[in-house]
Amino acid sequence: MTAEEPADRDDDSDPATELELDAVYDAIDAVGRPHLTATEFSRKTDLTPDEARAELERLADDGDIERQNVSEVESVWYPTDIAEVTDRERVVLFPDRREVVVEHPDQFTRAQLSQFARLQDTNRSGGYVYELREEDIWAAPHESLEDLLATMRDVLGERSPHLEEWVTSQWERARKFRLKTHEDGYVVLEADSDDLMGNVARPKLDDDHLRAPISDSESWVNEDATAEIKRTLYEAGYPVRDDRDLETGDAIEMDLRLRLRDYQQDWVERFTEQGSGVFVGPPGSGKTVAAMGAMAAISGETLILVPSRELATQWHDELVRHTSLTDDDIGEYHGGEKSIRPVTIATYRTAGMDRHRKLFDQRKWGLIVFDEVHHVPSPIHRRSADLQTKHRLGLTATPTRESDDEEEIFTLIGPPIGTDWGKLFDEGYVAEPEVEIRLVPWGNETEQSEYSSTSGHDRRQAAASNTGKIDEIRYALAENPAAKALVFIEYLDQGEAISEAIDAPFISGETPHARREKLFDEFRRGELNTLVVSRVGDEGIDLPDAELALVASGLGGSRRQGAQRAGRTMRPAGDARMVILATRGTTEEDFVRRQMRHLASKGIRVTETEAEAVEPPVKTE
Ligand SMILES: Nc1ncnc2c1ncn2[C@@H]1O[C@H](COP(=O)(O)OP(=O)(O)OP(=O)(O)O)[C@@H](O)[C@H]1O
Repeated sequence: MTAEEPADRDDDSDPATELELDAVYDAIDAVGRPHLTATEFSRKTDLTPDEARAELERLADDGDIERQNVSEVESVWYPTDIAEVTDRERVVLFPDRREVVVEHPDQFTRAQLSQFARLQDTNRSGGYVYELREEDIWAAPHESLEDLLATMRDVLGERSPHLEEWVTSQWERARKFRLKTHEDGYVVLEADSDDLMGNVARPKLDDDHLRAPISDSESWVNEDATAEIKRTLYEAGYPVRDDRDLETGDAIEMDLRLRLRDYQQDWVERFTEQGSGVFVGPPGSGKTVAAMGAMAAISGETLILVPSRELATQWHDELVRHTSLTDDDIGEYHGGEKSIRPVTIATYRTAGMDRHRKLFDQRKWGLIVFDEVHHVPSPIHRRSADLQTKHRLGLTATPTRESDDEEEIFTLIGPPIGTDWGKLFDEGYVAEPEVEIRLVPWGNETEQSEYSSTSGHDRRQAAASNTGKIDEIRYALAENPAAKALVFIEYLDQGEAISEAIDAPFISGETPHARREKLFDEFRRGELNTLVVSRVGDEGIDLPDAELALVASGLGGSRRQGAQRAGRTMRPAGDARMVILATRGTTEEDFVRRQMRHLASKGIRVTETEAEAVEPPVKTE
């Protein structure tokens, strides 16, 4: 050993030279400030102060950290990318509990996680707790197990053989049974093994479902019972693949006038391969256009089911705009108009009525599109059982439901296709909304004491209708003077009060249809900048360019309504923002927070602030 070599230690390195930038980050976390001194660094590590200083200097030479001389005595050091210190992402996996806890996840990580795990909770330090359930693996939108495992390893940053084994078994479980068409035309249920057919399928299904065995692992099934067979086996933990030859209906000529984006093309290919499925993507990500691509690929007569009449008209216009179909090819079937053409758009409500059965029987539909698939009401679910022989395509931005209808969607329509939200955001197809929860004080003491003295619905209404929100709305509008803004409300009195206070028209369920359309048109054209909209006015209406959504009350009873409202501001138009007002210290505050957790699980950034409107700002020109 020569004099220049480091002192002898029991390993072959000097810890000071082995220390990586990570140690600095850890020390900084421990110190609790985004910078540290060499003395602090040495205290948090086992380095001497001199070694600590030398290490910091070396890292500074490499450009990883920077020095600032704040006093004569000691410099402070901070990482070049200071943001990483405050928001450093950490992913911790608990394989036995099948849980992942992520501190400060970035949007991409959240989007990746949402493909195979479900957000269960958030903790106070900004951490997100994800859970992996069987259904999440069954429904993962990946094409192969390898793809799914690759995404998981990418997010988790490590391999867990234990977890991967479980994921593999769940993935395989979802591929144990399939329905197929026999060459003689009848439908067959095929199991992966004799054992599964003998011990799972046959005991659970009766003569109405299974006609006769063909072999130990195959049964001839009653075609009218396929939906029920799928549901029964799903509930038993075996989702069934549906690989039957599906009807394509009478042919239609239809070309697309625009080019599908790569991811849309991929969705369409996966759909035509599977024959059924649900496009899952954030609002504005081009699901409607991709569905038109699927229609062109199937080229069969198509029935499109939508939740509202407005949406039917929008579909009609979009089909004429983006495809070679003309008005003569397209029928609308709902409360206002009843014509059945090669492509027909009907509302769920009308289609669900028994007296409108002809809608299903009059033509040979090859494809049924279920728009906003989470809206499918039960009469349609029942009828969907009859539609099992056709291609089925669902569209949704919000696959998660409060109830077990999630299973119905999976079994009656098909498995989800494509949800890499992070990629869509990154590629700029969907602008990330900033969702902000603003906590608003009471407008006056009378309201507050009214809140305290009531209970149940009245209490909820008192918090929702807090007049303190009116000032906050004025403030938010003045903050964004050029933005096209929608103010959402739940209660008519509140809507009227806000409408008067900010001098903007109010659209409610009582507004005649023609006036609604007129106001929405003016808003679209930019002749009107602000609208107050009640829950009824909100459903299914396309308001493409809203840049600011102010939710004064009424996020509705379910998470998907929260997500849909947020969706209104998520158009590719650009900087979109959603501000949710909640009365501070009330149940509304907790409620809103819980609902926004769902959005957060979808990879959307949600922040919380205190109300700004102490004094409404002076509006400048
Ligand atoms: N391939 C494409 N080329 C050009 N424009 C497109 C394409 N796909 C979608 N768009 C445009 O992007 C916007 C949103 O698309 P689309 O309405 O299909 O989204 P969506 O996901 O169905 O939205 P929502 O969930 O709100 O119904 C529309 O203005 C549409 O014309």
